[in-house]
Amino acid sequence: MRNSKKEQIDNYTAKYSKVCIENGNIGSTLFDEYGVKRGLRDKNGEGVLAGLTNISLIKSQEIVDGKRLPCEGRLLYRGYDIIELVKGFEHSKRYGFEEIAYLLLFGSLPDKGQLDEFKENLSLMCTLPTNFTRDVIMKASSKDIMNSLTKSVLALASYDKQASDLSIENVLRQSMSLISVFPMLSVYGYHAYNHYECDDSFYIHRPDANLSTAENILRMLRPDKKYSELEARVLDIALVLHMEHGGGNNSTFTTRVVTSSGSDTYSVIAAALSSLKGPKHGGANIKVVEMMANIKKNVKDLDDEEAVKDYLARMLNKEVFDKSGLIYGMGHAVYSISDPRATIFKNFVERLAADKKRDEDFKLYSMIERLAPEVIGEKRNIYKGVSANVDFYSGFVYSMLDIPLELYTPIFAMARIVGWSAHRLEELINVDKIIRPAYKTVMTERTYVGIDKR
Ligand SMILES: CC(=O)SCCNC(=O)CCNC(=O)[C@H](O)C(C)(C)COP(=O)(O)OP(=O)(O)OC[C@H]1O[C@@H](n2cnc3c(N)ncnc32)[C@H](O)[C@@H]1OP(=O)(O)O
Ligand SMILES: O=C([O-])CC(=O)C(=O)O
Repeated sequence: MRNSKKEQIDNYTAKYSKVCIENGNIGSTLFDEYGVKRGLRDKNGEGVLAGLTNISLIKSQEIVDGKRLPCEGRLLYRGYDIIELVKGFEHSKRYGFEEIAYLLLFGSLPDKGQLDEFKENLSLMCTLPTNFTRDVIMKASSKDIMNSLTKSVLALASYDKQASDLSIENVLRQSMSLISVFPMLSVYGYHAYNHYECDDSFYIHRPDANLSTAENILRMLRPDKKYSELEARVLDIALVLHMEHGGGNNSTFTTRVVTSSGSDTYSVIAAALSSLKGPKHGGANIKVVEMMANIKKNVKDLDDEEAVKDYLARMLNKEVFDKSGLIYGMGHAVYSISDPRATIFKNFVERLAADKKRDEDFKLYSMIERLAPEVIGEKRNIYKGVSANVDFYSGFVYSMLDIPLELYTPIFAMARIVGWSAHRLEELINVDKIIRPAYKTVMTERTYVGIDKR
């Protein structure tokens, strides 16, 4: 675009953004007056009840002596505590992603035969249409791999003759197929970006049907296809921890909402991806790592707790870093005292950091984890407590696995697609009603005025 054109458009949008804000503003007292729960949540984190689910349970409060009190967070998949599930496959040195995907999709833990059959079918589906990599993934490559992934998912619909068939059998086939190809779509999307935008070599490694999802991600990513067992196991646990989080989280609720309109699997999952990439949701894992780099660059003495605290306070005042006023990786819509996934992660992170000689970084993460809730507590209205969430340590883990920043949120998506699929199936099986909440109208009616009289 010529400079003068760009300037004209910039001036117009600068001027009219002020008009949007002025005319779009709804007095903040009205929300309380009409009892509108912002974010569809009470101040204690309890959500407005929007549905029923049998897929997972998130616990952040308990009743003690008749009083509802915040408690350590718990997460159960299909009735099993996430801590027990991780221990179960970790102790017997199995990869967990496929087993837990079976649990979430079908509602019970698989026996060995069922697991093998499930894995075999996922492998059969781990293939892209002819020339898809060339015709879709490599075209208009972008640093934003979430957008690239969304584009690929929507494009896959044109190769599926039954794209809009909503039978459970067909939706299950589409869901398993997307679970299977998400790593390929994301990693190849990254390679295309790395080649065309960063001038690096381009290579495509095919997944190996005998390997787990975590191993295949690393195999496809690395030029020499090599990875250590520790690396693959840590990534596998990260995937399991990100797979599912109830019906109300932003991307799963999006899945439910779009499913309820009768839309097809590809469109529903594209919408869920668009939600997940937001920095207040799954996109936080990229932001955490950028934020930590920013702190390291700008705080001279990282052993000086007061200086770190002061910088965090400036972040909350929108003076530094991305000026959003957020400390990323902290806080959660539901959890208060702790997010169990952050706690599990921390144990692995400490070991991995020692192994990768990143103890100094680990020290800084631990310090921020301790200081940030204090600083947020001083500057914001805290009703239920703020603590580190799942994404506080995940980006740090991926950086220690030499996974490029651009793939952090797509890795979240490779895991959460399982939860979205389970919720889409649950919505289709149980609810045949379009989701349509109400918005209280606060406008006043006006008399139309012709253009020459305005
Ligand atoms: C996988 C996931 O999606 S996990 C979440 C990942 N997101 C992040 O890490 C981004 C940073 N965190 C946040 O933005 C928020 O904590 C959210 C969006 C996750 C939850 O926000 P809320 O539901 O508003 O949480 P909560 O009700 O506990 O917040 C209480 C107050 O603390 C503020 N707060 C909460 N977390 C943060 C934070 N990390 N940084 C700054 N302020 C925060 C809220 O804005 C709110 O302030 P206000 O009422 O004065 O406006
Ligand atoms: O539940 C939420 O609001 C956010 C989410 O998806 C998660 O924590 O995994």
